[in-house]
Formats: sequence, C-alpha cells, structure tokens
Amino acid sequence: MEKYDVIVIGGGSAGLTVASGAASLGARVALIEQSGRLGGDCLHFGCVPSKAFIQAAKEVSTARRAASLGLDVSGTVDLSAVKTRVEEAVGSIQQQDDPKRFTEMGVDIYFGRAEFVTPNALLIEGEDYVYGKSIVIATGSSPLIPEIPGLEDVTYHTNESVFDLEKLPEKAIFIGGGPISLELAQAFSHLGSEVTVVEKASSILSKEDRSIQEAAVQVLGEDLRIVTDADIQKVTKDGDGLSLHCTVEGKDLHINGDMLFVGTGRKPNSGALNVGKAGVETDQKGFIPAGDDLRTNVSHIFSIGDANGRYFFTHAAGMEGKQVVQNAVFGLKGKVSYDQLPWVTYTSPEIFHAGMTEEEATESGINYKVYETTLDDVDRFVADHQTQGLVKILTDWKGKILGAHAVGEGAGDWMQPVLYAMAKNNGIGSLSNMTYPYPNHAAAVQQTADLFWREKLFDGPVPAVTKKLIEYKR
Ligand SMILES: Cc1cc2nc3c(=O)[nH]c(=O)nc-3n(C[C@H](O)[C@H](O)[C@H](O)COP(=O)(O)OP(=O)(O)OC[C@H]3O[C@@H](n4cnc5c(N)ncnc54)[C@H](O)[C@@H]3O)c2cc1C
Ligand SMILES: NC(=O)c1ccc[n+]([C@@H]2O[C@H](COP(=O)([O-])OP(=O)(O)OC[C@H]3O[C@@H](n4cnc5c(N)ncnc54)[C@H](O)[C@@H]3O)[C@@H](O)[C@H]2O)c1
Repeated sequence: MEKYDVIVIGGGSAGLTVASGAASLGARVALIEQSGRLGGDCLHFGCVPSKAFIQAAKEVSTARRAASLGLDVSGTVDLSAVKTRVEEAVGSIQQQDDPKRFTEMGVDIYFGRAEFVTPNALLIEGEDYVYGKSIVIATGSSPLIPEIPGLEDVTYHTNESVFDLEKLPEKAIFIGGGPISLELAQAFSHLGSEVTVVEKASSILSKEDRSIQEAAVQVLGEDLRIVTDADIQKVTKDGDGLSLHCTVEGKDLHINGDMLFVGTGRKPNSGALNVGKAGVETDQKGFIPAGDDLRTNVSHIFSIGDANGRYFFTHAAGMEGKQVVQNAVFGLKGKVSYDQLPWVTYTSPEIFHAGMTEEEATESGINYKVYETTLDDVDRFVADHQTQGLVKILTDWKGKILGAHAVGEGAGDWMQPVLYAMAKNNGIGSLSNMTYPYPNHAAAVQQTADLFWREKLFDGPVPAVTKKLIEYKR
C-alpha cells in the first residue's frame, strides 16, 4: 500500500488547491478523481461554461438593443455556435488543470472512485489501496432534484446538460430563483427564448439584502417572467413540450414550455465515500461538516469546498484549500473566516454581496447605519445608459464596514475596493479619501462613502465651528 502525507479526494477547485499547495511544500501527495479529468464542476459544468454562455448571450442582447441606434439586427441565434464558444473557453482553461502539470509538481494522480476502508486507508475503484496521514475530502456537489410528480417522465436539464443544447428553446421554464437559474434564465432570454422562472419562496435570491432583492426583481423582470410563492404540483407532457402545474396563492397556474431547467440547490457527492468506515459524521443532507479549521469530527480528515455544505463558491473552495494545506501538512489549527466572504451573481446587471445584509444587522441587534447611492446619480452609469441599480453599504457607528451590496453593470469588479477596505479594517471614510479617475464606475463607491463624511461634516457641530472660524478670520 502506497503511503502519503496527504491524500486529496476530488480534483475540483478545492482539491486542486490542496494538492498543488501541499506538493509545493514538499509533502507526498495523492490526488484521487473519479471522472477521468481534472477541474471539477467549476470548469466543466459551472462557472466557466456559464460565464462563457452569459457573455455570448450578452453580445446578442447588446446587438439587438443597437436597433435604437438605427442598426437593424434580425435573425435567430445558432445555439450550436454558442456551444462551440463555451467549449473553447472550457478547453482553454482546462490546460491549467492538465494532469501533467500536477504530476510535474510531484502529485500522484489516481483516476477512479475512492472509498474509505479505515480512517487512514482508501480503496480506489476496488483495486488500489492508499494510506494517508491526512485525508482531505473535496468531493463537491451535484444538482438537487426536487420530488415533483411527473418530473422523471419528461426531459429536463440541469447545469450538467444545459450547455449541450443545440437548439434554442422557444419557451423555457426555470425551476428555482437562485443564482444558477437566474444567470442562465436571463442568458436564454437574451438569446431569444421566452423565459419563466418559478420560485417556491416569496422572493428570488433569498440570500440577498431585501432592497437588493427588490432591485433585482425589478430589473430582471424586464427579461424574465418571475413567478414566486409557487407550489409546483406536477409536470406533464404537452405535445412536443411540457406543462408545469402550480398553485400560486391558492390559484392554479399552468406554464407551458419546450425546455425545463431545474436549479433548486445542491446535494453532496460524498455518498459513495463510505465515510462511516472512518467514523466521519455527516449532516442531515449528507454534507460533511467541518469546523473553521476545516477538520471533520475526525481530526486528520478535512472537508472543504462544496463537500462541507457551507458555501458553494470556487473562491470559498480556494480559501479553504489554502488553509488546509497548512493545517494538513504542518498539523496547524489555523482557521478560515467567512465574515467577509463576497459573492457575485453574474446576471445583467451583476449582484454583489459582502458581509451582513441589513436584515442580518437588524437581527444581530448591532447599531448600524446605511449609506446608499442609486446609479442614476453616478455620471458614468448615466453616460452608459445603465442607470439601473444601487450601492448599499452598512457600517457601525464609527464607520466600520459591516456589509456591502450592489446591483449594477460590472458591480462584481468595481465593488472590489470595498473588499480591500474590509480586509484591511479600513472604515467607509477610506473609500472616500481616494482619487477616482473621472468618470469611472467605481465612483459609485466613492459617492456612497462621501455620504459618511457629509453626514459627519454637515449634519454635526462642524458647520457651526467653521462658520465661527471664517467670521473670526474676516
Ligand atoms: C452553473 C454554476 C455556475 C457557478 N458559477 C460560479 C461562479 O460564477 N463563481 C463561483 O465562485 N462559483 C460558482 N459556482 C460554484 C462552483 O462551481 C463550486 O462551488 C465549485 O466548483 C466547488 O468546487 P469543489 O472542488 O468543492 O467541488 P467540485 O468542483 O464539484 O469537484 C469535486 C470533484 O470530486 C470528484 N469526486 C466526487 N466524489 C468522488 C469520489 N468518491 N472519488 C473520487 N473523486 C470524487 C468529482 O468528480 C469532482 O471532480 C457555480 C456552480 C454552478 C453549478
Ligand atoms: N455566480 C456565482 O457565484 C454562482 C452562480 C451559480 C451558482 N452558485 C452557487 O451554487 C449554489 C447553488 O445554486 P442554486 O441556485 O441551485 O441554489 P440556491 O439554493 O441558491 O437556490 C435555489 C432556489 O430554488 C428554490 N427551490 C427549491 N425547490 C424548489 C421547488 N420545488 N420549486 C420552486 N423553487 C424551488 C429555492 O427556494 C431557492 O430559491 C449557490 O448557493 C451558489 O453558492 C454561485
């Protein structure tokens, strides 16, 4: 049996971070991946294909909008051309995850499904046994399919199959109003499909600040029909298409379509791992919880990325992976902090989230202040004709940033200065005390931060004092 300092199970964003980091430090590392290729969900079915798809759709939408400038754009989209675009993006980024790159770093790669046989030993595809001093579970997640009568009798898509579509649907139905559905639903709408999003909760994007949700509903509602509070009763075949039967506020609603997408959350991939043989506990949904030091209840076994069920983001997987390298290789107890973990929903406009929402701030009992700017007050957005959106920053009474949220074209990029301020523990005032090249989009951040100084300077005792000083100097 081969012996390793660290065994990593899963070759996605989380596992690859640990494998490369631990090998670079000189540890003997094994990486086990069941699918026969590295990169995981982000590369093959998630971030990369979705962003390539969204960008292609955005270009179509922009071209169509140019009609108002006299350009006559007509015709239907060739979805197979979009598919090629997506494949090119995945293929290009795939090169970074070439197994050769990892073997050259000293990582032993095993392609096959791993399962625990003891707390330190794993069996791969019923053939190879490997022993690890530390073991890192990075097995990711898959689409969670709700139990809806009739669903299994119709063709439906998830993020694992939708990028293979060759023909643009005329009427697409998306179940779920979270980021997976909304990003893709809007992209299909931009490409020319008529799209309905069906959400069981009272709002889409339930993890966002309430005012951000409201702004998102307003702007996404221009591209999508959004049905909330929907209780889906069944799905039936309807000619060549299908019909979704729901109850909404006590009334029946039938929605017809020729494509059904399910984006209703995630389930863990760890079922086949047999973690019970290692004494590792799972939660009710089967995720493998870990503490802030990323250890499971068995201290030499770590759980990171989607597998621990905490946050489903590539950058969260990377952050956790980096910490695990230190903890697994050197036996440290370093912890990650999720307090400022940002995320962006890549709709158009984008939706940015960092730290507390106003509802969380209220619930925590903290004394907070809100500074808000709408984008129709920011010159660049006015010039761009993209004034839909807002910036909202929450602080404590001294100006420490508790949360930052935005809806705006490109917000995922131009809100980055706020993350720097939060990471450095710089107050909101620091975002005002910089020079922003006119007229950039990040001026939306500065204008929001200016409100803090304006309040301090003009709403407090300062004006009276300065008036007296000026009178004295006259
Ligand atoms: C449509 C979509 C869009 C997304 N967009 C974004 C985005 O824009 N930004 C962002 O930050 N996040 C995004 N995400 C989330 C992101 O893709 C995931 O959070 C990320 O891929 C998780 O990485 P991971 O390494 O934990 O898991 P994965 O990438 O799923 O990797 C797990 C790997 O483990 C392997 N495996 C599983 N079980 C075993 C076993 N028993 N033995 C061996 N191997 C095994 C799997 O084959 C897989 O390769 C998106 C997700 C989706 C679905
Ligand atoms: N841009 C990004 O960073 C990005 C993009 C896509 C996904 N992700 C990650 O992937 C995770 C999973 O995304 P998701 O959108 O699948 O999950 P989600 O949990 O965020 O949203 C799923 C939605 O489906 C609804 N739903 C569940 N069952 C339903 C039913 N039977 N009928 C109608 N609605 C139903 C839920 O109420 C919820 O609003 C996200 O939490 C996010 O972390 C990130």
